[in-house]
Amino acid sequence: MVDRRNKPMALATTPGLPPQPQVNFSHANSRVTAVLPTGESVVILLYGATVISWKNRFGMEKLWLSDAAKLDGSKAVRGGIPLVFPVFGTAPDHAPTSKLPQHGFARNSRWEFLGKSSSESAGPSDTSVKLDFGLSSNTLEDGVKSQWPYTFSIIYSVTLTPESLSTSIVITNDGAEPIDFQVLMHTYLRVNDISQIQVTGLEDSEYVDKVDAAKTKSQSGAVAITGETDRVYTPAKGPSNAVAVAEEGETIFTVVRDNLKDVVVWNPWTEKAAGMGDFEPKDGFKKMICIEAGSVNGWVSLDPGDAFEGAQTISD
Ligand SMILES: O=P(O)(O)OC[C@H]1O[C@@H](O)[C@H](O)[C@@H](O)[C@@H]1O
Repeated sequence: MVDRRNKPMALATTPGLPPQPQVNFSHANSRVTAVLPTGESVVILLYGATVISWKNRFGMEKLWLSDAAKLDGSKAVRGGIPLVFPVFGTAPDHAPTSKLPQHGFARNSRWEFLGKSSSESAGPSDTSVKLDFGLSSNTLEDGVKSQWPYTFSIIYSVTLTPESLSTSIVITNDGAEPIDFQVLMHTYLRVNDISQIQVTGLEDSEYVDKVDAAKTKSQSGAVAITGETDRVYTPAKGPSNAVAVAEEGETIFTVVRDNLKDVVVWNPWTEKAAGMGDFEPKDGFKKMICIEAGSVNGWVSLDPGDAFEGAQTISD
């Protein structure tokens, strides 16, 4: 059954009582946590600036996080929203990124927390919070700098509203030579039963099928997951700019992209999940689907002084 308790309601206010509390916020133990007055919450690890939890006001988790995910900075987090930058997968033939590990270094680097800002337009019932994180060539570990010696700065913002979670990135080339990169928000969405999932919004796209010799194929109709799935929809196109995930016919997530042309759809299924030491429980693939917004086919080339901006907004 789809849990239908996921739609926001107006915050109850009682005349005569003190004003509703503001955003409840903590920055400790290498993580940042924010809870809205309406009850929605988000948790971000400084390691990778990885969003590891997004809950609705009833405490229902919206993201999938492996029970064996490493949250101590020893390995990229298996679940939540790891950030892929500056390479998607590996690119042995692309000299500037050829030395980097799978999915680059952003998800393995410690980010700086830059601060928070909250806003409300119609009172506490629509308070939102934006949390900003920074990574730059100045703060990168030396080992990484030697693998990717560019001068850059990134601001990554996580915005929680009662209705949505947005992640947005601004990448600036602060150096004197062009920078080529790929970027991806590797979002693990939590579902109840993968066999009941349909993904729409990709109907007009071609995709690279990574589990079938990287053949280019055309999508027809909705995407259903019936086995290992690893597809790069590029450019991702559909009737609207939204990718919708429906379970038993009811939309449970909508992902809207801004300046992120590609969408990766990934589910490891039985064997791949069995082979990942940090994927638990092993049948957890039935409870997740990755819908990853990014720019990963080809390279974004950023001239000195230029900045790239991209974002996704996930609504439930
Ligand atoms: O195991 P990792 O490095 O987190 O990658 C997980 C998956 O990430 C997806 O984005 C890729 O398309 C897959 O090919 C890959 O297996």
